[in-house]
Amino acid sequence: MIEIENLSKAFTLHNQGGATIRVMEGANLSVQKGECVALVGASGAGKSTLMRMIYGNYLAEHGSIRVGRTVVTDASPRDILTMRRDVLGYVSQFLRVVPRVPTLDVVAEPLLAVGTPRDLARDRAAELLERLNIPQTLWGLSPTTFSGGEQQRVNIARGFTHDYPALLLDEPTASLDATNRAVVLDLIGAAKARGAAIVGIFHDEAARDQVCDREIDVTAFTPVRAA
Ligand SMILES: Nc1ncnc2c1ncn2[C@@H]1O[C@H](COP(=O)(O)OP(=O)(O)OP(=O)(O)O)[C@@H](O)[C@H]1O
Repeated sequence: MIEIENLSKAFTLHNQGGATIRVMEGANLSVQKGECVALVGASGAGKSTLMRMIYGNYLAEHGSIRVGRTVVTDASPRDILTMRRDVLGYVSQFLRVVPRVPTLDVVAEPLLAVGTPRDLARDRAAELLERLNIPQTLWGLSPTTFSGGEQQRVNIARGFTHDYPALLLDEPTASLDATNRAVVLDLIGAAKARGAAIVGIFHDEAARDQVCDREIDVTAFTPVRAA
């Protein structure tokens, strides 16, 4: 479902004399349907960079990334948006929303985007918010003023409303209490069971062991730096 071949990446810092930082070379990764792969490796090894490249946020220097039928490394911006709507969900660590949109609509939005009738989308959103213990009194409010943990749970609910065939998860259990952490691990397990291909960063080792089938150490793709 997700195929990465011989991927490399360098950042050019235009505002710092055009310095170039090589962060990845010869990265390969294949994630099948129903499989969860954890990206591991030291801080700065390139885990987030790889996730952002899969999502089409960062351009590749060489190599290819395919998600379903989309060749991300060759896709037009329009094709990337279609992929993000239909195929690839991304639960980032931080919630970014349009101000003043009520939480229930924030969570229902990915389903509305794929043509789900409003009532059904809102029912599914409500079900997830309830499972993630967001009090019903908050559903009509914008999540911008919510606590860090509440915002993270809204983000997770939003990432799991539509049954994306593939998912990127960036620290999905980071600031959660034990009860909500267990709910999130159940959601991940259920997504795998319905065939989602998942790539995640989990500093929570126990969570990683519970839901991930294997680990990929991205340090193996870090270019050897000249001394
Ligand atoms: N937008 C950017 N511009 C320049 N350099 C960047 C950019 N994003 C990441 N880097 C560099 O790429 C390298 C990899 O960073 P990345 O955030 O992918 O690491 P990570 O493995 O996710 O680290 P952590 O576990 O600390 O989050 C770092 O050296 C970082 O400085």
